[in-house]
Amino acid sequence: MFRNEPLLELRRESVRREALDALATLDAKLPLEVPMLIGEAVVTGRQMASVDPSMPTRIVAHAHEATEQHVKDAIASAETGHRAWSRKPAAERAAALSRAAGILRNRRLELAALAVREAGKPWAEADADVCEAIDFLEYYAQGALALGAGRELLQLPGERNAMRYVARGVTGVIAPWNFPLAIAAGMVSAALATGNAVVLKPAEQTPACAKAVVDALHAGGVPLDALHLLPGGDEAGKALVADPRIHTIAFTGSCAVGLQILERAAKVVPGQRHLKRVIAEMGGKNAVIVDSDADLDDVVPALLKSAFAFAGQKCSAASRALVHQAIADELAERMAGAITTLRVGPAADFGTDVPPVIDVAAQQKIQRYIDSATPLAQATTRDDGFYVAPTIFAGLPSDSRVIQEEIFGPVLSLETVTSIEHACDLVDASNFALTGGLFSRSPRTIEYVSERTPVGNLYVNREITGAMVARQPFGGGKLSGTGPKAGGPDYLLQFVEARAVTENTVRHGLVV
Ligand SMILES: NC(=O)c1ccc[n+]([C@@H]2O[C@H](COP(=O)([O-])OP(=O)(O)OC[C@H]3O[C@@H](n4cnc5c(N)ncnc54)[C@H](O)[C@@H]3O)[C@@H](O)[C@H]2O)c1
Ligand SMILES: N[C@@H](CCC=O)C(=O)O
Repeated sequence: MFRNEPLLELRRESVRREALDALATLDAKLPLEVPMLIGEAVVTGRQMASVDPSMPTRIVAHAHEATEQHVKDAIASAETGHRAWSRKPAAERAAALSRAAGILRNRRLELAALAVREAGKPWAEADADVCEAIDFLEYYAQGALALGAGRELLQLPGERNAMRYVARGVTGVIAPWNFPLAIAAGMVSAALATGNAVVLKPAEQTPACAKAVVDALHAGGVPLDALHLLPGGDEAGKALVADPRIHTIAFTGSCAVGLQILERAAKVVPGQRHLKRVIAEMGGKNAVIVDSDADLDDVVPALLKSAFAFAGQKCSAASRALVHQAIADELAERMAGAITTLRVGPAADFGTDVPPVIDVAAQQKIQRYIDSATPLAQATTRDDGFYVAPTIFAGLPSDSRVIQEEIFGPVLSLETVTSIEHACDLVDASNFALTGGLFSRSPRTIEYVSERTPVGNLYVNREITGAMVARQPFGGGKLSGTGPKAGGPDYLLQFVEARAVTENTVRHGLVV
């Protein structure tokens, strides 16, 4: 039976010591070198550096950047690899994924340290990233076994019906930097579990984390020609999407890029004899509705965590609070006080509440949003990394860019609503439908909001981030994505073709 990987108890002194030892061991090896993996390690003259957002002078890795030709080479190798990998029994593929999960488990502090350095994730977030990567590997391994056995169909006398699921073909995986281990591991392992060969293009900010995942899968028994790694940016991403030999594209990232991919992948080019399937998990603009009867002692910490943990760099993060007018002033006052207690600091410090954002481009973009209006309150920030001051706005017009666009930083807007219906109308008006929250003690309100809100993941009386594999299948609708629900029972269906085989079992008038 599937169980989530338990998180580390980071309050214990001994665990902290081990974590810092792992970080020191990693630091002694920096900068790492990340080659392309196309059946073998391939290096080029073109390199990209990933840096520590908490100390940008620290280079974490030099990655060898893929050109269009490398993308072509990797897909050619994957086509060969696909033939053998797709024919392996589901149990053999599942065993390889499970062994890879074991490798990640054995290396979990080392991997968490890498996410601390390369993605600027505080320890608890980095550890959760490793655990989620392990969960995806184990969960999809088990799911692929079940899928390999087919599904129940109606059987009538004289007819035998079977439903089989077969791998689609080479899968291009394009991953973001914010869950550099888990999301890459999730998309890659789902494709592999169902028999597809994979070409992974990780985010340019976190190639070393991606390589750690790929190394574990290779060491677990995934053949080199069934899984390829192509560090690179949008040039490699575009080439991967456009190639006629790609059957499935699993993308997680921004809405703007996801829409481009959906459009490009829809074009059938000469020589292409299949339709590409795009799995796109994109951004959010997530609102927490706070009813007049909500317990503000619960609301304040949950909002702080949902909006400011990992500097708001989660697609699930809260960026709007829609607060009933009866308690709007009181909540604004409490949030304005609470935000000043947040400690902005380096990801590796155990006391850090809000780390830096990923890079200078993100820092500048978020700052432009902050500068566009007058904050209600801000936390103190610092300037020795890519830091942004956690910021709360209140009373902005609901059509303002701060309210409508995904900022992907530590920014929360409080909006006053006259009723729960009004709050739901505002949620409906958003282009996004990823996560949402509700604080209420009224069963009728909980039922009403659950029924009315279009989001993919609604959380009641708790924080709105941290979906767990197998417990909160994750992903949304509208412009937040195609809704495959990562970590849920239906996700693997995206990576297979379904075939129904019907046999007539009547011979000479007799049922055989
Ligand atoms: N819905 C989800 O599950 C989920 C999870 C994590 C992140 N996100 C979203 O991801 C975004 C943050 O991640 P990001 O900054 O890495 O996103 P991004 O869209 O900038 O990049 C994602 C990936 O796409 C690649 N890419 C960029 N341009 C491309 C193109 N034209 N063609 C093909 N590939 C291209 C990038 O190199 C990267 O690997 C946020 O919008 C966040 O909400 C969504
Ligand atoms: N699955 C993660 C969010 C992934 C996007 O960034 C969560 O539920 O917090």
